[in-house]
Parts: sequence; structure tokens; C-alpha cells
Amino acid sequence: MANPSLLILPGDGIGPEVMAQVTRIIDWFGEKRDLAFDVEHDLVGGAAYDKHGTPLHDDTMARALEVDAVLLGAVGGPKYDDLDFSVKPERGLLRLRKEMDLFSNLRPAQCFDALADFSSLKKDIVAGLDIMIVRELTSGVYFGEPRGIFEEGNERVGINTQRYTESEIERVARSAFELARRRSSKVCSMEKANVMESGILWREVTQRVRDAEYPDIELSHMYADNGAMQLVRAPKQFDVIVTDNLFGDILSDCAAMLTGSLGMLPSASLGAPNADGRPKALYEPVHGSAPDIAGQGKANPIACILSFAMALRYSFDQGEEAARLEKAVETALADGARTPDLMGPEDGTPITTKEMGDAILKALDASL
Ligand SMILES: NC(=O)C1=CN([C@@H]2O[C@H](COP(=O)(O)OP(=O)(O)OC[C@H]3O[C@@H](n4cnc5c(N)ncnc54)[C@H](O)[C@@H]3O)[C@@H](O)[C@H]2O)C=CC1
Ligand SMILES: CC(C)CC(=O)C(=O)O
Ligand SMILES: [Mg+2]
Repeated sequence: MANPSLLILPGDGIGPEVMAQVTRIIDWFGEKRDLAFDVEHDLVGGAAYDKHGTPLHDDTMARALEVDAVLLGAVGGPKYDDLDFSVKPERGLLRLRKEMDLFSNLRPAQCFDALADFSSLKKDIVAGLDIMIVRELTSGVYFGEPRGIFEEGNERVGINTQRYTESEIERVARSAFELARRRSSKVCSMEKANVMESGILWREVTQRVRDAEYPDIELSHMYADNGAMQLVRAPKQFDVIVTDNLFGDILSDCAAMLTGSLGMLPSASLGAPNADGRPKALYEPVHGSAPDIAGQGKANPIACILSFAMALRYSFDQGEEAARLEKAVETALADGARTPDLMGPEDGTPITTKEMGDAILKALDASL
């Protein structure tokens, strides 16, 4: 049987640096666990723009639709800030999400014991934290029309449109409820039903889906601004959070700091199942291209490595190997491996991106 296929799109900034460590880990699974992948590399974001004048070439888009899973590093950077909006690096990623129909973005925030002391919050607030944010990824204000900057009288007006259909809300709600069934059967839905019609619809539809199809799930509703506050005040009250595209983007960066660093948070973006039962899927760290540290060996590769662990679990039915990799990350951290984002200025000398990869590979070897 053919090996499962992976399309790797390292992207810009720290994207290629963190992806280099993932590639070593993919090789390790091929050599040591007889779990080989057919891997292709291609360009996305600013790197694709530099070569092709577009942040995602049509051929790359076509391959993304064919392979079993896509792994992406990060896109964007100051070099591209003044480009026309239609060719900005971020548009390459948005196109992938839209054309692959990746409507359900899973962003788990787990606090590893070794980092509980390092979070900017008190240890007892974050120790043992394990929450899952389910972010709607293909609609809402990032995609709604009309959008643009228009002349209106003697000034310009910037317009974006928050738009959700019932079926878009239904499918992401179902994905959150299904996940919750495998966790603690508790979902909190976040919107702004107090000020936005799309929020009113979101609340009605999530409740309707729960009542009709998931009576075993405990569903609560919360305004997203309160949700942001509660995430910092008492994050362990949550298990699964389901929310829209914009709120999910913001709340997941906020949740990242509960784990110690934005460099720790992985994600899986999943679409509807194909004929073979597997969802179309793209895996990427939650963070961006971090231009402030790019090219210096300072990036934490763990978010990208844990995104590959999610690929093992959600695309390749390799739950045990995913757990092996997650455990190796935990072991490396417990043994003291720290990139600069996981240390204070007084905490000694940090290790490099590659040395974090070394530490995780060592822990993988020890797991055999
Ligand atoms: N999925 C993606 O490709 C995303 C791309 N971006 C793009 O990235 C560029 C920079 O955006 P920012 O707002 O600065 O967000 P960012 O996530 O790139 O960086 C925010 C802060 O977190 C730090 N950080 C991020 N990842 C890290 C890691 N792995 N290890 C250590 N520190 C890390 C950075 O050094 C920076 O101080 C922009 O062009 C933005 O549009 C932003 C978010 C997501
Ligand atoms: C298109 C991305 C740059 C938006 C973002 O910040 C994210 O999806 O996390
Ligand atoms: Mg973001």
C-alpha cells in the first residue's frame, strides 16, 4: 500500500525554522516506527509571492486538495506589509482554508507540568489545564462580503462583514459536540448575541443542534468579552469552547499564554470527511511568522511539532504514536529544555530551535 502523503508548506519567517525540526521527527517515525510518509515541499505566503507573484500557486492549491494532509509553518512579515491586499501572504493561507473547506479549527491549550511555574498566571490557575477551542475557520468576518476600503463623501470607509449561515454554524457546532463526547461532554459557546445579529443566530443554532442531536452535552453560552476575561480568571472552568472565526483567533492567542508561550499551541484545521472517512486537513501552529526573532535560532518548534502529533491522531489513525510524540515533548520540557520564550531573563542560557528538536528526538529514542 502507498505511504500516506504529506504536503509541507514551511512559509515565511520562523516557519521554515520550526518546520525543519518537524521534518526530522517525520524522518524518525519513518526510520524507527516503520511509519513512512511521502513528503512534498512547496511554497506558501511571502515565499510563494517572491517566486510566483502570488501567495499560493494554483498547482500548490491543487496538490493540497489531493494529499492526505498539509503541514504549514507560518506566513507573513513586514517585507510584505505594503503589498496589495489580494496578494498578501496571509491570503495564501486563507485560500487554503476556504478551498479545502476547513471549517473546524481545533486549538488545544494544555499546560505541561514543567511549564506551570512559567505561565504569566499563578501556577494553581493553570496547572493541569487542558481545554479545546473549536474555531469556525471558513466564514465570518474574515470572508464576508462586502469588504474593502471605499470612498464615501470626502473620506474613505473600511468595511468587513460578519456573516454566518445556519448551516455554517450547525456544522462547527456538531464538530464541537462530537469532540466533547470524547472529553467531558461540556461545551461553552461564545459570541456577542447582546450586540450582533450573527451572535443571536449563533446562540439559537448551537442550542438547537444540542437539543435535537446532543442532549447528553451540557451547553452553556457566554459573551466573548466575558469569555476572554474568564479564560484568564479561571480557565479550568472550560473544557470545549466553540466560537466564530474572529473571536476564536483572539481567544486562542489568549489561551496560548495559559500554557506559557504562543510557541506551544498547535492546531488542526479539519473539513468534512472524504469518501474514505478522513477529513481534509491542514495542521499548523497557532503562532505567526514572528519576524522579531526570525533567523536567530530562537523560535520554539513545539507548536509545530505538536501540530504534527495532531496530524498523526486526526489524519492517520496513529493515536498511540501521537501520544508518544506528545510524551516526548513533555519529557524534553521536564528535563529542562527551554527556548528563550520559555525562560525569564534570570533563568540561565536558553537552547536553540534545533537543540529543542534534538531534545525531543532524544526523548523519542528513549521511548522505544
Ligand atoms: N497562521 C499564520 O501563518 C499566522 C501568521 N501571522 C502573521 O505573522 C506575522 C507576525 O505577526 P505577529 O502579530 O507578530 O504574531 P506572531 O505570532 O508571529 O508573534 C507574536 C509574538 O510571539 C512570539 N512568537 C510567536 N511564535 C513563537 C515561537 N514559535 N517561539 C517563540 N516566540 C514566538 C513572537 O516572537 C512575537 O513576539 C504577521 O505578518 C501576521 O499576519 C500571524 C498569525 C498567524
Ligand atoms: C490568516 C492568519 C494570519 C490569521 C490568524 O492570525 C490565525 O489564523 O491565527
Ligand atoms: Mg491568529
